[in-house]
Amino acid sequence: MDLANRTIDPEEFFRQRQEVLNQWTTGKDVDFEEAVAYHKSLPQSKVFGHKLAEGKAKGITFAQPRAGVALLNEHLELLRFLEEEGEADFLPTTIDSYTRQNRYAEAQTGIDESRMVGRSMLNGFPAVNHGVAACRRLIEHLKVPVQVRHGTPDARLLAEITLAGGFTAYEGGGISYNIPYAKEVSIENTIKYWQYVDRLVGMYEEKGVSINREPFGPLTGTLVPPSVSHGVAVIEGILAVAQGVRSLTLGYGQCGNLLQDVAAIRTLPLLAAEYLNKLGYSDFDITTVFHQWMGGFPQDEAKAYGVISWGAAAAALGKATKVIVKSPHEAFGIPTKEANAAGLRTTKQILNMLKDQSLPMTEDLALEEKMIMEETRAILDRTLDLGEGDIAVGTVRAFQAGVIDVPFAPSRYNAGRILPARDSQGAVRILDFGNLPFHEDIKEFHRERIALRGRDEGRDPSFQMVIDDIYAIGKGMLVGRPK
Ligand SMILES: CCC[C@H]1O[C@@H](n2cnc3c(N)ncnc32)[C@H](O)[C@@H]1O
Repeated sequence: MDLANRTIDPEEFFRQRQEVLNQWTTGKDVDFEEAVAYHKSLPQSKVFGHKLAEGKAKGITFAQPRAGVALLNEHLELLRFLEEEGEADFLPTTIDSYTRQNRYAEAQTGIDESRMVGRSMLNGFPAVNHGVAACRRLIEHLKVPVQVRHGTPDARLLAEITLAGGFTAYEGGGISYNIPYAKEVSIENTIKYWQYVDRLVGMYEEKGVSINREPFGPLTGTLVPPSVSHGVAVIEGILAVAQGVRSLTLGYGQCGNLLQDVAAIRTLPLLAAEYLNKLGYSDFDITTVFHQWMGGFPQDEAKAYGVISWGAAAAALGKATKVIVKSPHEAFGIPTKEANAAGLRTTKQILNMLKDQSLPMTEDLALEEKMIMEETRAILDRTLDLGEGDIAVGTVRAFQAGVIDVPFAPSRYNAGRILPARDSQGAVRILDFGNLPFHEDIKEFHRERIALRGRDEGRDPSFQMVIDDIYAIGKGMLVGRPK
């Protein structure tokens, strides 16, 4: 395995770069030095990492939607609406599925069809096809910083074009945009693709240009135990900082039990700093992002606003730097701009009402934090052992061994042996541990709480609980109680 967690050799990087920039015609418009100068012409107010650092210092939780449509003018109109009517603190550009699969010819067809029929025929903005100048038009006509949000295993060309185009933040990672998004792409390959992306960001940073990087925290977004998503987030953070990334936002997808979610948001930056320092890194700034519930949503819009509000409340009480906002159309698909803006305003109302409040440290909260710290350390330590100290090699081997195992992931590189289920308070526990490297007393903690739920419900813990939990929120509950 010629994989290693070390800065990519410049010769290798530039060899790859020639290949990457030739993957689509718009690659020829990328000129790194010119792009650096363009970034330096942007006001600080448009620099994502700068605003995040300010928010972290003030203890503010910012709100950011997802949004993307096929054509440039309509996408700009959408983002301006979310900025004005939605009061978005940060803006996205959600990229379409063809681009995510490097299928630029089909993205082009989608653009042509959208022009013909007068509405978006793509589920996002095809930034590679639109190119550098089009990206810059977006950045120049928006007030707040803009981030590229997608789900791309090989995101090298998309990074080259959007970063040259003035975007100052880029989501994703070699694990988090593989395991939940691909079936057949090896983890070794996607870690290498994302080492390229992070090296490119490192090159911008070395020129004094801040580009924020945000691994995709929620993974499959369905009952992912905090220690599993934290393990992946910390690993991607280490891989990014190793290539020169400095502005790092680590994420977590809401599970639904308040104490567990607050504990998750509070422990994530601590674990990241602990392992980054342990591995000898010091030049980084960590912020956090909390994703409102990523699983099935109620169709009823009033209930959907309830789920959105609960996610906003957990983000505020956990003091996350940023919360990613859902809309009341979540159960149906891509929201209208009005619904997207409404989800934002609901979130902002909760954030404003809770910004001067905090959750007291209680025994239960401390226990949740302790469990997440111990479990995540167990995963990370075993991963480092498997890699004989190299976190990249260790990650590939950890997935092979099921030491890192993400529930409900499509990737054939994921063992898929663990089974999560909620306990009676709705916290996500583990029913089947697969090969997670947890010692007995951690396993006992999970078994006990699931057994208590079984007693409350008069049924033995089983896979049925998992199924009931997957549908619960869509049916207006949190815990999937039997009929
Ligand atoms: C992590 C991806 C799933 C979430 O991402 C939203 N999503 C996807 N594509 C778009 C888009 N083009 N505009 C607004 N939201 C979008 C989905 O609704 C879901 O919540």
